[in-house]
Amino acid sequence: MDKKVPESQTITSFYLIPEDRLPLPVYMVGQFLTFRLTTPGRPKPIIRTYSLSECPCHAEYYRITIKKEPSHQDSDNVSGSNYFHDVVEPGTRLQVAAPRGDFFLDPQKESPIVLLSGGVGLTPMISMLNAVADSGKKRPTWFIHGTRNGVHHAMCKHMRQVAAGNEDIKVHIRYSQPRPEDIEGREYDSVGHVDLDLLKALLPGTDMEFFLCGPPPFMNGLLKSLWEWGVPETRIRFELFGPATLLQEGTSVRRRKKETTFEEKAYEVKFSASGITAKWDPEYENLLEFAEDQGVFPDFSCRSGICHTCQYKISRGEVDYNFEPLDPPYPGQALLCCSRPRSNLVIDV
Ligand SMILES: NC(=O)C1=CN([C@@H]2O[C@H](COP(=O)(O)OP(=O)(O)OC[C@H]3O[C@@H](n4cnc5c(N)ncnc54)[C@H](OP(=O)(O)O)[C@@H]3O)[C@@H](O)[C@H]2O)C=CC1
Repeated sequence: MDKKVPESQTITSFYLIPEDRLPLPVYMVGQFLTFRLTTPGRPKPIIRTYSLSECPCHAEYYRITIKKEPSHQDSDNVSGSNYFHDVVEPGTRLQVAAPRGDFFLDPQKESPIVLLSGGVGLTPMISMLNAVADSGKKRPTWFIHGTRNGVHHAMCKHMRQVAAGNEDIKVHIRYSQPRPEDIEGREYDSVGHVDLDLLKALLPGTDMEFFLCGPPPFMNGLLKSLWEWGVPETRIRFELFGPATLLQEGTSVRRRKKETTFEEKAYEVKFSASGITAKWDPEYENLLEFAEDQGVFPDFSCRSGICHTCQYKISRGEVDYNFEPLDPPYPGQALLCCSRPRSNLVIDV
């Protein structure tokens, strides 16, 4: 780690440079890094993912931006954030895998986009905002950010500067609980939650691509609103990072495969512990999404082949992987979030 830069009272950016000084792998804006953290007092390393918060125009470093969470000794969910804030200092060596993730945008396109972020969910959105600004394209862009107040608001000046320097980029900041010292028109533009009424007031219509990242209530509220407003699922992209809280019914935007790349049969998939058997439908992206639609709810977290939360025993049959998991599963087990059947299957879930 090269340097630490506070972005608000609760959020800090960490700049990472490669120890060997060789060029860093390039990334798509919106992708994340995966860290293997060895924390004091824990026998096993913990795996954490953080979105890259800068655009790839700065090829010499990676930047991630993390909120310091309240300390709960018994919760794995917060130890990664506390580790970065309390233990990581300039010079600390970190183990990190190359950028990955399928939440990204192409900054070379010119079609209109809306970047919606809540709280620390701003990290991939800032990366996207910077890339659009850096591209020199005249791309209609709305960056709409909801946060509590000036205590939590990271990169306020930066957001304003980007908007001031590009007439095609509009920035709107909404505070849910402004303090007396937060000035409307300077730190924030309106009060409340980012909601459908705000989107209708700011946007010329729905004919644009929407990118979302925020805490679960923010995501649930806005995914439902966009759906009610008639935005097609194909134009909504969202990132769910951290230990996933299941999105509410009716807000889940499934990423279906349009075409299969290899011949797949209607294999029979038996979820043995649930007593449910169903014919595999090759339209599904992976076994996790298929299971959920059959009423089987395996544990999951990252949904990206990283955390191994959705690793289950395969009693019979074989799977293929859509992409290589970060670490292979144990023999006889499979990661449901990134695999598909290669034969009839019996899964112990
Ligand atoms: N995509 C993901 O999976 C993400 C997960 N997270 C997780 O969520 C946790 C909280 O993130 P944090 O940055 O602290 O967020 P905050 O709790 O500070 O919330 C951010 C903003 O969203 C507002 N908000 C709350 N409910 C809604 C809603 N229904 N619709 C619109 N806006 C709403 C909050 O308002 P109010 O003041 O009323 O609470 C606040 O202004 C993090 O600890 C992180 O683990 C965070 C970002 C992304």
